[in-house]
Amino acid sequence: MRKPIIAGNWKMHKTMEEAVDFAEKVKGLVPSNAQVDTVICAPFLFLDRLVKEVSGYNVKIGAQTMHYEEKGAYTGEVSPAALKGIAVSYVIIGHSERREFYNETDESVNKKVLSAFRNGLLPIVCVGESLEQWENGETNEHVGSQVKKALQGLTKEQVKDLIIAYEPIWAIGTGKSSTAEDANKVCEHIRQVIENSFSKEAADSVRIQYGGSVKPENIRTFLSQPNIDGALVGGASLDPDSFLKLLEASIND
Ligand SMILES: O=C(CO)COP(=O)(O)O
Repeated sequence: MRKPIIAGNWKMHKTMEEAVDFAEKVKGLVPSNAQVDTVICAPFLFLDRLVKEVSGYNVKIGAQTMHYEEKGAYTGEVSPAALKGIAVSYVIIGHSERREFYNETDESVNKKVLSAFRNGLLPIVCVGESLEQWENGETNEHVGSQVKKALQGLTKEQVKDLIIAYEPIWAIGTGKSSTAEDANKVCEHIRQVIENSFSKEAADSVRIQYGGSVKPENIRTFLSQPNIDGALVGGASLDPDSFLKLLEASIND
């Protein structure tokens, strides 16, 4: 049985004050760690403060990207060592917005995934197809290729631990989510790709989230699917009440 994992991706939202206010409101009300893994992926600036704020509660903090080198002359970047140094637990890698606006490629995604493990961070690896690919029936081929390339060079044990987020690009921030059945089929395909590339055990253990217009009202339909183990949530993770509702729904599955 895979434990559900609900992660909020705040993207470029909130000020420090708003971030701390959110953490204060939410931390004491999240379900137990035996029931669900809870993650908040916030802008870099808030991470140190948030880690301290939620210490001792069932909330882990994640970054939204990172560089793959441990250090170096990369102006404006943040290293995995710096994230680990402030006790960040997770890092989103290869979000479609990073791929679209910041030239993230399958190659850089792979370097970052390997680097996350070298540095003791758990990657949430994002994959997903465009509307055009979806309409042309190319989803499985595209997503399968992204998964294979992202995970190249990992051990079976590492694959068991990581998180994959399947986010159809056309469903992100549009209010138009994939149907749970369609999303489940793609997640099943992802598991098959992992079984072929690694092992059946890795495919059975890896947790796959769905992302794209997930809301408290629809999250149960996704989580009730056999191959979907959680959600990566943008807009609906910003409000404390809404985030708590997502968590509650995940344990009532
Ligand atoms: O991109 C997403 C999470 O990473 C999804 O965003 P929305 O939940 O706002 O559609």
